[in-house]
Amino acid sequence: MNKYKVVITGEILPSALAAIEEQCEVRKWQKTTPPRVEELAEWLKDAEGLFVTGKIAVNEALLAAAPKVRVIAQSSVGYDNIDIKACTSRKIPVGNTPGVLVEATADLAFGLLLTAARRIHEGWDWVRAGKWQGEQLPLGVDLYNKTVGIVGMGAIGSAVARRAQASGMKVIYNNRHPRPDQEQLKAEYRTFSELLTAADFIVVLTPLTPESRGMFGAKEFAQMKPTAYFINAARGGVVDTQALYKALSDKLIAYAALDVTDPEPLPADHPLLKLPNILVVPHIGSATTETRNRMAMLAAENLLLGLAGKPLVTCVNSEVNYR
Ligand SMILES: NC(=O)C1=CN([C@@H]2O[C@H](COP(=O)(O)OP(=O)(O)OC[C@H]3O[C@@H](n4cnc5c(N)ncnc54)[C@H](OP(=O)(O)O)[C@@H]3O)[C@@H](O)[C@H]2O)C=CC1
Ligand SMILES: O=CC(=O)O
Repeated sequence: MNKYKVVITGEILPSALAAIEEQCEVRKWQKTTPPRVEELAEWLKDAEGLFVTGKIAVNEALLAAAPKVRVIAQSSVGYDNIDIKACTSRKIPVGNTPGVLVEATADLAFGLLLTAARRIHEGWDWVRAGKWQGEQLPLGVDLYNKTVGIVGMGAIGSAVARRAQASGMKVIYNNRHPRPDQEQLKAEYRTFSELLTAADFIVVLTPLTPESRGMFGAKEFAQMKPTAYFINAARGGVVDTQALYKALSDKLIAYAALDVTDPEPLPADHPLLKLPNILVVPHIGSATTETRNRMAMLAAENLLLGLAGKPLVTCVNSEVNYR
């Protein structure tokens, strides 16, 4: 049997790689830094399928170098790194991994909120520094009876809402449109501006789009309560990093907890990391063994279906999900 030619440009779990290798001849980028198009040009020339991660830009230049590609599979739900219009115009279906990472990412987003509010990470640093006896760790704040404002009340946002409600919090949210099931969610819709002024905790879970890019800037931080906690588990690009730095250093808001940053990764000497009122983790929203396995297997399934000319299980550009 002739094997499909596939290029893999990022990390992939062994289980998914094995499933792909049964049917495909695989060329895998081994370096930890993402490749440039020129570096891959020779491989892309013959590739029929592409398995990518969010770290690589799938743009006109890359697609032009890969004229035989007929499916792109990515092991993440967000696909802001991919020029979907360019893929659609070439009739290339793009697979992502919605659903399977919802609970893990919600755990991490709510975990950031709780850790920041209760200073858990600072307490651990304190203990390790031998300060337990002597100095007083700054007090945290309650979650109970506080209001959490979720910007991007989709699959993950709703899962965060459930966790917040279990902690006795009131939930308000903003989407571009109110949800028809908001009564069931026990969450009240607010305009973006109303949410910014009313929330004690703001959790961001929107996709990164031209509309949401930079939606949290100086004006938005100025509208928040000086006691507000800002949690971003969406994409770094929804926030103006300079404005966040200023809001935290000028104490316009109390605290930030970030799973995602712009730039990403943040250089170790970045000014944001020198602030006392911030917690940053390295984009680990979906990083559990079970979840990453489900994501990798779904992405592998999408890749193999696309290569066989069948519709993908989860496809971003459904208008070309046929053959
Ligand atoms: N940190 C991590 O590791 C992870 C991060 N993510 C990020 O989380 C995002 C959300 O994932 P998921 O919940 O599965 O996606 P969903 O599509 O289920 O939810 C996204 C929500 O955002 C809302 N939304 C879209 N644009 C805007 C906007 N401009 N302003 C306000 N709300 C908006 C949508 O509602 P409406 O259309 O009505 O506006 C929708 O309810 C992903 O796109 C990804 O970027 C996801 C997984 C892991
Ligand atoms: O950031 C992760 C994703 O799945 O999107």
